[in-house]
Amino acid sequence: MTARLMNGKAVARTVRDEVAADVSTLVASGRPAPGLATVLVGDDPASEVYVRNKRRQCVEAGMADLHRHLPADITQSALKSVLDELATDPAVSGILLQLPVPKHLDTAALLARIPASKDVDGLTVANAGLLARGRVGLVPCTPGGVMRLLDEYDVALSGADAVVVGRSELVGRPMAQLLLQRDATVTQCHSRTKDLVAVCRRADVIVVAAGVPGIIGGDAVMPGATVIDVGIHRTPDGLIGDVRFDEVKSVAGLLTPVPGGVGPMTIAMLLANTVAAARALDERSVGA
Ligand SMILES: Nc1nc2c(c(=O)[nH]1)N[C@@H](CN(C=O)c1ccc(C(=O)N[C@@H](CCC(=O)O)C(=O)O)cc1)CN2
Ligand SMILES: [Mg+2]
Repeated sequence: MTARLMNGKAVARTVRDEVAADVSTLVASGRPAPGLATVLVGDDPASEVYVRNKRRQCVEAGMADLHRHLPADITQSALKSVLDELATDPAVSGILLQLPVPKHLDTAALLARIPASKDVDGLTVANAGLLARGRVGLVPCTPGGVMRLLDEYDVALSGADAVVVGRSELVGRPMAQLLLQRDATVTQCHSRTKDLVAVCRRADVIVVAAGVPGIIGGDAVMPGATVIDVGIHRTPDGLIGDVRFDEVKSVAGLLTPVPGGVGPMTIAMLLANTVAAARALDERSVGA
C-alpha cells in the first residue's frame, strides 16, 4: 500500500479563503476589520519566520496587523504591561504570544494576562477548561488544524481508536480532547509509555506530536491507518517530522507530509480564530 498524502497547504488555502470572505462580510456590515496582535520576544530565527508568515497572511485576509516586537531581555513586568495594554485595546481582536519566550520569562504567568476572549492561540487556562468540558471556546491552532484536515479527508472518528503521542499544552492535550469530543476512543502516549509501538499499532488514527525526530516508524502503524505528523525538525538534509516518512508511507492509508501538512494549517486556524474572536467581541458589545 502507498499512503495518500494529506495536502495541508491546499486545505489551509481553503480555510484562508473562508476567513477572507468572513472578514469582507464583517467589514461590509460596517464593523471594523479584525485585528491580530502578534507578540514576538527576541530574535529566534524560526519564530521570526512563523510570525512573519502569520502577519502576512493576516493582511492578505483583510485583517489589521498589530505586531509588537520586543527585546529578548525584556522584563516579565514590562511584557505583562504590553499584554495588558493589548487586552484593553478595542482594535485588538486577538493576541498571540509567540512561543517559546526567552528562558527568564514565566510563560504561564504571561499567558494568564491574555483575556480568554482574545486568546486566539487557545492556550489560556480558561479556554483549556472549556475544551476539557466539551464547551465552545477558542481552540489551539495546531490541534484545530488537525481536526479540519481529518474532516477534509473524511476520516471517520466516532468509535475509532485514536492514539496521540505527546502531552504538551500546545498540541498533545488539546488534541486528545478534540478527538474525544468526536467520540474517538483516545489513548494518550508520552515519554513513559511502556510499549509505544504496540499501542500505536492498534490505532486507526495516530497523531504524533512528540518532538522527537522519526520516533514513529512503519512497525508502529496498522496497515491503512491515518497518520498525522505534527513534528518539525531542521536537519542538514532539510525538514523532517516525528514520523519516518518513507517507511510509514508504505503502510499507512493517509499521511501528512513535512513540510506541507500540519504546519500551514496552524496559521490558517489562527486566522479563523481571530475572526471568531472579533465576531464574539462584537456580539457582546452589541448586546451590552
Ligand atoms: N504561540 C504559539 N507558538 C507556537 C505555535 C503556536 O501555535 N502558537 N506553534 C509552533 C510554531 N508555529 C506557529 O507558531 C508554526 C510552525 C510551523 C509552521 C509551518 O507552516 N511549517 C511549514 C514549514 C515552514 C518552515 O520551513 O519552517 C510546514 O510544516 O509546511 C507554521 C507555524 C511553535 N510555537
Ligand atoms: Mg481497532
